[in-house]
Amino acid sequence: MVNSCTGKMGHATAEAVVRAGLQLVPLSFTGASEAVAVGNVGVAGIPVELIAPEERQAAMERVKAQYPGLVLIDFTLPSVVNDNVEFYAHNGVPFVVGTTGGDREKLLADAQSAGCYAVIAPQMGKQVVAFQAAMEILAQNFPGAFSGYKLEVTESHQRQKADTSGTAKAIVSSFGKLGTPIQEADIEKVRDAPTQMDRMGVPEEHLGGHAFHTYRLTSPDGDVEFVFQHNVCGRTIYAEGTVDAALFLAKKVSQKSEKRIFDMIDVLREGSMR
Ligand SMILES: NC(=O)C1=CN([C@@H]2O[C@H](COP(=O)(O)OP(=O)(O)OC[C@H]3O[C@@H](n4cnc5c(N)ncnc54)[C@H](OP(=O)(O)O)[C@@H]3O)[C@@H](O)[C@H]2O)C=CC1
Ligand SMILES: O=C(O)C1=N[C@H](C(=O)O)C[C@H](O)C1
Repeated sequence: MVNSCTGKMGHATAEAVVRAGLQLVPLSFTGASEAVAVGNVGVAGIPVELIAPEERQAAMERVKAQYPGLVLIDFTLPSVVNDNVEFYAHNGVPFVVGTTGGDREKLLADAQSAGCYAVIAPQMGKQVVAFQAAMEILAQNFPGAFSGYKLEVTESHQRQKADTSGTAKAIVSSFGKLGTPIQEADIEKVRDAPTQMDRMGVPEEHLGGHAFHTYRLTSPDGDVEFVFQHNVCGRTIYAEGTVDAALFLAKKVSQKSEKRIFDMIDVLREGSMR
């Protein structure tokens, strides 16, 4: 079940669920505005009923009864992700959260204290997850290797993205261990089209859906520079990775795994990404 199929990521993920030959639950929680305005949304020809927040408990009971192998997927908004996770946890359902932002500590604590199975990660794209893992391995093995260097981070996303990239925040945390700590506020957020096209090289057709990240490390004397970059156009890479996460989680539930909370590095490590 994908919440919310009205959003850009939710819709792309629901399509990937269908492409993978899985059963898409034809219901989707959404924000009040969409549910009032539209009764359903089409996903690969399947009409998916939109459920407003005040209807979601009744709908959840229906879904739990009808779909025993249920895995929920959340791509909503930073402003509602904590409330959604509390709700999933309260209902004891396994869930994948790709939504960024919100209070991450609380989100994790709520999932943990309810004993839920969950995959929670700001980045679902296999190769970007591998890069994220590589930076963390570097940090664990060579702490302080870049001490004294200056770190500059720039991320560009579609204009509507309100929060700072969750991926950039995760990778900045590894850079901190490598000796170049910076704050979230130091991450440059680019959201305007001229800068995105002229400076970042975002193709015009992807202004509405892209994620370009650059991490630049410069030595104190300016003689040495490292630049790491991952530039993604569109949403397929995340949608496919999310399906991998849902399948991984279903397996963990059926195995009655003792470990219940996972991130995408766990999914990648187990060889569960196609
Ligand atoms: N982990 C990853 O790999 C990736 C994560 N993301 C993250 O996913 C999130 C969504 O991004 P995107 O799809 O671009 O955003 P959109 O704005 O396109 O979609 C957000 C959706 O959430 C819906 N919504 C709002 N309130 C609720 C609610 N209470 N319950 C259920 N649904 C609700 C909105 O519906 P309405 O219009 O009615 O308000 C809207 O359809 C962001 O946090 C983004 O950073 C994005 C890409 C990859
Ligand atoms: O909102 C997006 O689009 C994305 N959000 C995630 C993030 O904040 O890191 C992943 C990717 O950057 C796309």
